[in-house]
Amino acid sequence: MTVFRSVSEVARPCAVALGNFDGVHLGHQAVIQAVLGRPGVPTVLTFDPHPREYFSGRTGFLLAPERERSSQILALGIAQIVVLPFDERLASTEAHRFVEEVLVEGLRARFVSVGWNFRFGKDRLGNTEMLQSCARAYQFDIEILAERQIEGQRVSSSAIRTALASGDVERARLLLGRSYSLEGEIGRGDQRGRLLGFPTANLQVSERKFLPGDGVYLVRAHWGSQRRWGLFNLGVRPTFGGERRTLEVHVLDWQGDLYGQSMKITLEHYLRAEKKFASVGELIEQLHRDRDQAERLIARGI
Ligand SMILES: Cc1cc2nc3c(=O)[nH]c(=O)nc-3n(C[C@H](O)[C@H](O)[C@H](O)COP(=O)(O)O)c2cc1C
Ligand SMILES: Nc1ncnc2c1ncn2[C@@H]1O[C@H](COP(=O)(O)OP(=O)(O)O)[C@@H](O)[C@H]1O
Repeated sequence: MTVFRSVSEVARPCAVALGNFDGVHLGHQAVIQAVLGRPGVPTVLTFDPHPREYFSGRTGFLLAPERERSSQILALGIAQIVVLPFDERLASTEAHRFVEEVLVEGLRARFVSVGWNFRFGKDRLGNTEMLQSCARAYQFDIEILAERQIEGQRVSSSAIRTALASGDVERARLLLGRSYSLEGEIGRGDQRGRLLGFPTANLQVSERKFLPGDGVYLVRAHWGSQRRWGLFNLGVRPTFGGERRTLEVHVLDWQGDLYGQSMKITLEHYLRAEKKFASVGELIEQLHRDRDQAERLIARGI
């Protein structure tokens, strides 16, 4: 077991990266990797739900819901993750008590890394200066990672959301350090795709997950031991008067049954906006053009 819900069973002492780390983008990766090679078990201390979900009651903005975030963190070489339930008790814990009870007594932190703008504790009164004075008092080392910029823009979860909302998957990839991905089980749709000559697997993603802008994307689809190219349509299917947003993947050059499988797709290129066609025939013609364009992009390495 490497993901814990409390500090009671963790391996100690710890070298701790502390933060929300939504998306585990390049800035987060620097904070997390700062613990590697430090004294103590490499550990990430984080929260779920995201404090913003807790306080706003809103959902649907996470770049990586909990399971996805944990696997991205473990892939960086971290030994254990402590995911504290963010609830009323935690929200009302004073910053200095959080340091004492969680970092010092709970994790026996020998080293702590945080990002330059990290805030924590009741009313978000805990900040990096306060952590620095705690480090002196409790004798742990601390590293505060400076703001990361790429091409003059701050690397941040909100900058990534803005890029994805406009279909700019290249910019999102630059800030994330990997392609944006969506994952879920394949469910049943309206059984219409196969009649169009383009069967589509309907991906059911967490309602907490941030969705990029509607449109058609070139993706890599991963399921079981398969890795294939696909066309991904995200939208309401205006040609059929749809209102509910669906996520559909047509796997290129492949046939088989996907119902019930877990699939992950990574967004590689935005092809076009979703359109309302005057007839099903025109939609089918466009689907053929989409496939041709995808094949050209794949052939030239995108
Ligand atoms: C690559 C691709 C592009 C698509 N583009 C559009 C579009 O522009 N407008 C639209 O109304 N539907 C679009 N669709 C959605 C089709 O209408 C949808 O796949 C079809 O209704 C089948 O739905 P089903 O899987 O629920 O049977 C697209 C589907 C794919 C795979
Ligand atoms: N190349 C393919 N890409 C995606 N799904 C495919 C493909 N070939 C066969 N399938 C199967 O067909 C199903 C989709 O057919 P479709 O008529 O669009 O039905 P539904 O509306 O239930 O998604 C997929 O869930 C999968 O099991």
